[in-house]
Amino acid sequence: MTVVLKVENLSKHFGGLRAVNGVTFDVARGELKALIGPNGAGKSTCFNMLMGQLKPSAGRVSLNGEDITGKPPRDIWRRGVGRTFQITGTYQSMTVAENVQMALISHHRKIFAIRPFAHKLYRDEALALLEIVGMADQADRACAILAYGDLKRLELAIALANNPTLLLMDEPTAGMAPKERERLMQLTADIVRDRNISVLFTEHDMDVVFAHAHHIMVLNRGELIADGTAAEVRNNAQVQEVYLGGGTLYAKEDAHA
Ligand SMILES: Nc1ncnc2c1ncn2[C@@H]1O[C@H](COP(=O)(O)OP(=O)(O)OP(=O)(O)O)[C@@H](O)[C@H]1O
Repeated sequence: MTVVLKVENLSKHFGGLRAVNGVTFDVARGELKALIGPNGAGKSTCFNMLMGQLKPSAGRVSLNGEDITGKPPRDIWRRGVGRTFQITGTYQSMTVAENVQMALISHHRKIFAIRPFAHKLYRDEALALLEIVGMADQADRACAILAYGDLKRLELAIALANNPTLLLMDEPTAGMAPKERERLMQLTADIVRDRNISVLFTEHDMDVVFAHAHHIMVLNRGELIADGTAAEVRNNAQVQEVYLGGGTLYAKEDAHA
């Protein structure tokens, strides 16, 4: 197992509040790992530290063996960490392909070069990425008229334009209908497998988590209380207590038990 992301004793305190408290975990190459927990558990704070938006109070984050703790977001992004957000950040006035081309231009550091010709740059590469997410047939549509599920798939293509080794996805299926959720997560799982990248995602929909995550971590009040397979997490007494006051976390069979 090759460790891509190593998190050691990571903490973030806001005054007296321990939003994230001594969290330690790994993400391996080719792993699709979920970070779950009740509202306010510390998931976004954790993500924000991994991506450089927040400086940790203590602890260390390493990417492929290199210490990236407290580095600015751009440096972390340059090292191959991508992120998708709960709210999509596409340019509405551009077409689907142009949005991906802009991301490719930025990845190849040509952002200030020959701007008038930008619409021609990396068009084929953009179409190849859109093919992966099933959006090639919508390449020339304006983003403003896309359905929400299509926007999320476009966002995935934009994140892939940076050729990430690790992708952080913050509630990727929020606001989607169940069928669309399943489609997006299956697509994500296929990308993880085909490109051998790692994905760490937060998610409130337990169907999505238990059906697709290889491993699941549970945060509660800033502390990691479980890190294991779906079966291990489901049978963890502390997790059951947190989620359902002692009931069963998830009854259906899952894909990775
Ligand atoms: N900038 C901040 N200043 C003070 N407190 C904060 C700040 N950001 C987050 N918190 C607090 O830290 C705790 C963890 O919040 P966080 O947003 O990380 O949780 P979460 O697990 O992502 O929740 P949700 O599932 O609702 O998005 C909460 O009590 C929150 O109020």
